[in-house]
Amino acid sequence: MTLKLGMVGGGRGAFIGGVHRIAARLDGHWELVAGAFSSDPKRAATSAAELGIAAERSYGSFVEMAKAEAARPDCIDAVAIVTPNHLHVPVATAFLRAGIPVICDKPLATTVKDAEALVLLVAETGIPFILTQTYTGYPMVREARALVAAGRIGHVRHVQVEYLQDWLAEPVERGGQKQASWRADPAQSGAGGCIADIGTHAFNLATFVSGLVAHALLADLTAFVPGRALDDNAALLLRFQGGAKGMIWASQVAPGTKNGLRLRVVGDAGGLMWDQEHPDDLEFTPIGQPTQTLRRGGEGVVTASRLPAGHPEGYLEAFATLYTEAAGMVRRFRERAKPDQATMLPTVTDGLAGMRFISAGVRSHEGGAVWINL
Ligand SMILES: NC(=O)C1=CN([C@@H]2O[C@H](COP(=O)(O)OP(=O)(O)OC[C@H]3O[C@@H](n4cnc5c(N)ncnc54)[C@H](OP(=O)(O)O)[C@@H]3O)[C@@H](O)[C@H]2O)C=CC1
Ligand SMILES: O=C1CO[C@H](CO)[C@@H](O)[C@@H]1O
Repeated sequence: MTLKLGMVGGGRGAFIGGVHRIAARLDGHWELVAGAFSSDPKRAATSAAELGIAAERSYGSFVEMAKAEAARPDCIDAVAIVTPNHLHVPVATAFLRAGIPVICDKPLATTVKDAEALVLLVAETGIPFILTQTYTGYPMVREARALVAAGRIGHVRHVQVEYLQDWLAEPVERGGQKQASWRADPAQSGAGGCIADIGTHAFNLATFVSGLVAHALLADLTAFVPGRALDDNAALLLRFQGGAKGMIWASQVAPGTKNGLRLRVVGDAGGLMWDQEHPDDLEFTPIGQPTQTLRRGGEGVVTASRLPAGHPEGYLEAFATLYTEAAGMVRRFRERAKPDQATMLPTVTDGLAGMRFISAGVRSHEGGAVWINL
């Protein structure tokens, strides 16, 4: 049975809402049937009509939508939240209180306090909550995680993540660019700019692949574009439990880069390198041996994927994997079955870890780039 999806945000002119819709459809588990697609009820209705949503399930606000959907016999099975950051917690809270599972984009919140309250609410209600940390859905990211867990690179010594973009290299927010406008506004973005927008992906990837827990960080944040209220470049050092070290460089002012997310994990027996713009390949170098390029779907690779090797997969498929696994989680919830303990889906607690990362980064920077315990 297809599950019914609702969406908050993601209307006309939005970036990621459309990606969520494609990803949700890809494996046939979800059908979009309801939405509150804009802060403006008129724009919301126009977007709903364009998306083929029945007029009675096009809502002028998320509050109205949560209430009305919960009262329907054919209530949505989950809501996808694809609004600016400051709305994630209020929207998630409204739907969780209405008994509806949540698929929320990152970062989880704008403050640690709000994120903690949401973690409590998810625990109290027992309702599924999935955080779309997209990069955890890539097969070769999961392969890297499996190799580290199997000890193939030995004891991890260092984790390095570079996440570089150039779209904020100029003050485009002042020209009203939709995506930049709210990202440069602390009231909508939170206390972090680049560290929140893409730094949280880098941090999530570092911990997801290495399996390590970070216990302290030191951050040097910069707003290179004059007059910008939030950082657009973040340099961080990390210390992990067990002695491993880490570094993150996240920047949105790096000309020549688009979505340049690159990960290196080195251990005392070998190293790994993965690059988001070439996602089908994972470089694996056991010490003293030539580098092997492991290919998605290819020889020796254990992580499942959709297509045979050489038939490229990418961002949409990674996103779709999260939606497909979310469908499994929601179905088990509906059938009152035990949750799948082996799931790799990022949850509300990963979201809280991301918020603690942002908050510690901002405090470290404000204190003069000092070490802060996480
Ligand atoms: N996982 C990933 O890889 C990615 C995650 N993201 C995250 O997704 C979120 C959205 O980012 P992005 O798509 O770039 O942002 P956009 O600005 O492109 O889209 C935001 C959408 O939210 C709508 N919106 C704003 N307020 C409300 C409201 N009160 N009720 C309903 N809808 C509302 C906007 O409509 P209107 O303006 O008409 O009000 C717009 O449609 C962010 O949290 C971002 O961090 C983004 C990109 C990739
Ligand atoms: O993964 C991502 C790609 O870039 C976007 C814009 O900076 C981010 O918001 C997003 O999370």
